[in-house]
Amino acid sequence: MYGNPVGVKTGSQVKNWLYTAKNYIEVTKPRSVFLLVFTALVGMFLAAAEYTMSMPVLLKSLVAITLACSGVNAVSCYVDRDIDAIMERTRQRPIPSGRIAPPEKALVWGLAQFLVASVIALSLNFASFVCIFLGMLGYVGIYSLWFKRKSAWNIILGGFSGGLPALFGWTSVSGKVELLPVLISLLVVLWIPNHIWNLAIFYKDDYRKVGVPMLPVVCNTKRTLLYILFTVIAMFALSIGIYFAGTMGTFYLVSAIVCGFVIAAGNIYLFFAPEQKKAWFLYKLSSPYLFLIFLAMIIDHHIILA
Ligand code: HEM
Ligand SMILES: CC(C)=CCC/C(C)=C/CC/C(C)=C/COP(=O)(O)OP(=O)(O)O
Repeated sequence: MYGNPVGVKTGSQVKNWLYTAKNYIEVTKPRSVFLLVFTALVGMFLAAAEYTMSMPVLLKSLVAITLACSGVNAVSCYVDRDIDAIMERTRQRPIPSGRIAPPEKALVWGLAQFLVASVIALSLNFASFVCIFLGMLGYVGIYSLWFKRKSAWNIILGGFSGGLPALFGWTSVSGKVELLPVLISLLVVLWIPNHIWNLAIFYKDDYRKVGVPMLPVVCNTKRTLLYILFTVIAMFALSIGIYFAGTMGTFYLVSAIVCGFVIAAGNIYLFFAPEQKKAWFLYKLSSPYLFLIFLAMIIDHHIILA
């Protein structure tokens, strides 16, 4: 009569449960999922300006892309568990720190999410299913398992998966692939080198220690910064090209010019005055850039042009 009634959790059980939940969320790399899902949401809203988007489609698409991205991230944490245990930046992650043990639990967790995402995507339309499937193939298959430990061009080859959530957003509403979503997906692909190579300049020694040939490990910082600059200029040009491709208005154009100018100026400055700390700052600036330019697309389409 005085014991703990069946089904009623004690304080420490609740604490344990929250701790486990926190670890299983952490292994999905939530910050990257947030940005990826946001690009998908923008894809959906851009398509909604031309096609009908019902509330069930919006909700199903959001659930599918969130589960797909978090699932593939958990699988990648499983694949990379050996090097994550050695790198300073990653050794506290749930698998290497032993908070998820055995590591296969993270693999099952990731695959289960991906499976549910695939079923939901298939119920939307075939093109959306293909986007999610290619996302897994590109990130885990081509990037993590194949090229990450072999080639300095790993992120270019694997990076295409980073653009797929935006394309998924569009296809989930329209059912087909068209020029505008392909261009905004390419914008994400061209953004990746400035996101990751600047970070890799900062963590060069970490990557070298585990034999991952990120570009700054295999060639000098100046040359890496030159390649980053090329991709940033291409990304800037593409962001303007998206305006000329047709449906964006002046608000988008001005935002693309201002944001593009800031990120290009930062990378030009870094090229002429290379320093690891500044590269870290530009890595940190990369996510707000992508967020703001995608936000400008929605504002342009649904608030200003509406
Ligand atoms: C091949 C492609 C990519 C690679 C190699 C890559 C790599 C990384 C790495 C190493 C980190 C640091 C993680 C940490 O905190 O330990 C990171 C953080 C992050 N990534 Fe990526 N990433 C890629 C693509 C993307 C894409 C496509 C997005 C979203 C559109 C994205 C969004 C983020 C965000 C939001 C963070 C956290 C940023 C912060 O802490 O300020 N990444 N990424
Ligand atoms: C449609 C679909 C499912 C697309 C997948 C998109 C996706 C999840 C891209 C992930 C990009 C990413 C965060 C890479 C981390 O690289 P890393 O493994 O080198 O990072 P790390 O060193 O921090 O582990």
